[in-house]
Amino acid sequence: MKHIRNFSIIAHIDHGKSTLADRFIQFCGGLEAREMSEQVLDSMDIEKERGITIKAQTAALTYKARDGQVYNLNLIDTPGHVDFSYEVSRSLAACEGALLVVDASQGVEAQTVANCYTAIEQGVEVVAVLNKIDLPAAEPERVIQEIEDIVGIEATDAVRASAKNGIGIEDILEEVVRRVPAPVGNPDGPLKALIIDSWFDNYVGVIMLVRVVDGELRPKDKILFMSTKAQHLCEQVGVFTPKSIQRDVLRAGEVGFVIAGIKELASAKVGDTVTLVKPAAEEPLPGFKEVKSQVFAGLYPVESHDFEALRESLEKLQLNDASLHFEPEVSQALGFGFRCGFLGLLHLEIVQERLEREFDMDLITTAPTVVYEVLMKDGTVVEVENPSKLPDPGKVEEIREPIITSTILVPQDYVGAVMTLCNQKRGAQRNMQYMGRQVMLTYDLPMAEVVMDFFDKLKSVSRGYASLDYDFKEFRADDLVKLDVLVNGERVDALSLIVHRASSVYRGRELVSKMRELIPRQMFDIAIQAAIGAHIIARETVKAMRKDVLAKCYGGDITRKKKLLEKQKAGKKRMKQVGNVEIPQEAFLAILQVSDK
Ligand SMILES: Nc1nc2c(ncn2[C@@H]2O[C@H](COP(=O)(O)OP(=O)(O)OP(=O)(O)O)[C@@H](O)[C@H]2O)c(=O)[nH]1
Repeated sequence: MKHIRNFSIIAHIDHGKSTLADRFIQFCGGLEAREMSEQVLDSMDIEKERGITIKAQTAALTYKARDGQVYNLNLIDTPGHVDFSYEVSRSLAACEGALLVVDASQGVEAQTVANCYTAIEQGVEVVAVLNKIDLPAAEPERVIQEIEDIVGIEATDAVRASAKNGIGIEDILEEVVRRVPAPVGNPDGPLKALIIDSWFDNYVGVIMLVRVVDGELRPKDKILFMSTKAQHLCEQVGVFTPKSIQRDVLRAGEVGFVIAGIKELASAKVGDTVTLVKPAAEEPLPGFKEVKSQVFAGLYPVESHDFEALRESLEKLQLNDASLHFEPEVSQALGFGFRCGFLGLLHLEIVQERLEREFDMDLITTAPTVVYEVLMKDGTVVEVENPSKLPDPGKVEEIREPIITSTILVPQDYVGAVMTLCNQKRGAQRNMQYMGRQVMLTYDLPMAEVVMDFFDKLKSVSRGYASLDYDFKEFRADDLVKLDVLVNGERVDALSLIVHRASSVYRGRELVSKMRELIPRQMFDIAIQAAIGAHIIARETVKAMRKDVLAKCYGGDITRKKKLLEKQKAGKKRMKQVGNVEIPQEAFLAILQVSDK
């Protein structure tokens, strides 16, 4: 174990994590030069060559250090986005060290800070690296100061590197050997292995990436999952270099893959502990938790006969995404569809895009919502993940909404604008700390406000400089009401939402006026109303189409007219007939476009 180093790379998106990882692999000879495609670890072709699929950027590297010794360096991937912070914490729990890679022309970003704090909390040694030193805009001194101020680690001697030009690569590996501690663990104890990641492969079933903490694991061993008590027969173990290489054994301190004929991803939960049936470990490794969906939305096929196809597509996606949840749901307006649970908005977008691109589904997506806890007058508590299912207000004692604690890092110039935004979103400031040229703001915010459009707004008020990280804090009661939308007098369940009473009238007005713009004229007048209970708070009308509209606008110019009609035809696919009115997809998401007071 003395010669093992387990480490991961913490970097903000685009700061050069993948490029650097590729350099390490190249330097350590994991792949021949001809096998290095643009970015090896993401490449599908290479996956084919390896035989089994590799999801994470994980590589067991052999490095001959300047001290003449040969080291086994395990690079463990960490996902980059806020939605996946639990996975990040599990990857870090499997490491003794982490490289904090910072773009020397950009500086430190909130996401990286959050991950660094997670690493430091877990007792992981954080080693700073300045990347992109080749850029003329690089300001290493300023960025070093920033790292020291914000992250609070020594960075004066940080390696100055260029992953792109291959500068400083060996120096970084030397730092890993020198500063990252070797793993400790009991090689003779009962097996304890942490599942860092798991994914589904069509040929061999579930592949787990594990860090063996104690003991050892061999093919033919009977393994036991400590959270579910499920037992399986270990079929194969090995490492990724990043090619998959079978091994006879994985020992304490090592990182590698395990294949055990498991068919369902849900059986191999990230963070769970794998032990042997005999002898079994007594206690699991700390830190396991079930990940819960944070954001919900309804997904409906535009054509109702595509319902089964949508189910199949969702099932296929779920094979490789245990955090995607879905249940059939019926909407009066949209027909049969699914209520889906996601880790966050990005996750929702990824799923939606994959369904559309890879599975060729035409979908109507309802506005994302969070889950509410409703305390009923009879003392029971129900969870509501679809606003239209909110119980009758007469029976409700209180509605509680999820509150998150968010950490926002922003340059001083934009602090005022960000604070204004947080206040508009019903935020409560918890802390404000000056760190060099940046300010770290901590706010408690209702998650419902954040899932709407907070991230985009934050970026726009800070010209892209602010970055955000968040954690769930608690459910808290507030004065929340259900806002319904009626189209020609009919309540459209898929358009209901839960809002704060103080902003309900304003939101209702904005929403119907936005919808008036988005719903195309039809042969008759369309009334769009917003209501709270029986009380109508806003109304707009989409006037009936006059027969000669087309002729007037495009009189004579037949090609333009054709184009317009074609466009309408293409647009049609994403319309949903509700009663006798056609409503386009955008109208279902209109609430996302309603600006704040
Ligand atoms: N000039 C310069 N560009 C670099 C360097 N390292 C990476 N890049 C470029 O920066 C961009 C982002 O690099 P990636 O390695 O994909 O960054 P990443 O952090 O892995 O990004 P994600 O995969 O999106 O999280 C690419 O266009 C790289 O070519 C460097 O040292 N110098």
